[in-house]
Amino acid sequence: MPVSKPKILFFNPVRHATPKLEAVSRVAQVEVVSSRSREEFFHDIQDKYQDIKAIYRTSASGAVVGRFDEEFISRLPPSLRFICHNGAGYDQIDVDACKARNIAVTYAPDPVTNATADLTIFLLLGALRQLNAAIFSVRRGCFKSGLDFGQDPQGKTLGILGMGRIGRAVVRRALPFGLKALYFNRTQLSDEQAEGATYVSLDRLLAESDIISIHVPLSQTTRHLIGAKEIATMKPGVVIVNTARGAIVDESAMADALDQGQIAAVGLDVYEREPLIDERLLKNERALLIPHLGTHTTETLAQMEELAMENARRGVMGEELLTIVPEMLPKS
Ligand SMILES: O=CC(=O)O
Repeated sequence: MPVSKPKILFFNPVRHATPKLEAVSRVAQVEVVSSRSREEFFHDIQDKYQDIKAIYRTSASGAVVGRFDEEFISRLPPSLRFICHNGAGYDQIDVDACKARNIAVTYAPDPVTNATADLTIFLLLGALRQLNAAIFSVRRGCFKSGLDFGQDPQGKTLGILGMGRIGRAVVRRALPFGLKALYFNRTQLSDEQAEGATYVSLDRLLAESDIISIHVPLSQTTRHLIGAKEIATMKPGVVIVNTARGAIVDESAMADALDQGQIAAVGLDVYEREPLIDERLLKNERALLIPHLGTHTTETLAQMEELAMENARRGVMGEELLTIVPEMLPKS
């Protein structure tokens, strides 16, 4: 009897790395989730998906089934051994619940770095130059009449909150614009890794930065790391850029401070309750807002898809996983 191929369940279709999908399909049985709700998925998992070995998911998977929380993980079949996330931020997955069920979780950190850092610089310069108001003005037929003046980056202090791959890539891009960089991170980095940025306490970073750019992952510890109290300690006229996760900042407190002028401008790619955005941010022309586009390029998405699929392929073939999430790595 022919041995059946191991099953990989795709929560989202692969749109870019199709040659890789074809290669994976040769060694695994590949199926895309058709359930349209969490309840329907819980039903389908007992029936048509009952023997899946790996899940491939993206940040869009939550739109149908919600978070991969403890309840969700507990409903997955015993055959399930791998959850392969296509993205750097895996806050939608309860890693502890996966650990308890002996399910390995992988993520895709490296492919997202350049695209996210590029977009951070776009938002940083755009917010400094008040480009949102300018874009609206030109379309309203007012050209530049009545527009506020922007600010130059030269000589300003950029505070990087979180110096992982993306934070460091932002520093590399920011220094040629004449910005001075400070950073706060759980641990101080070597000079080489710090890329020319100076390590400071969180309090100092908040008090001394003209621009604050957020690059920490979302976790219990970082949720609302920046709230009204922290904003009050920032320089009046500070600019905030966020391409990490919306919930790291208390969005309502940020909207208040923007309306009151304590914050001069924000450049945001991420929001606390995506796709919802605080009304006050939507109305404020000093808010340069884009819809979670950090990695939204053909090349980057293809690389993310490839890495997530390669992890799934390796998992089901019994090979070593490439990028297991740090919490699951053996402690050194
Ligand atoms: O938001 C994008 C990612 O986490 O990769």
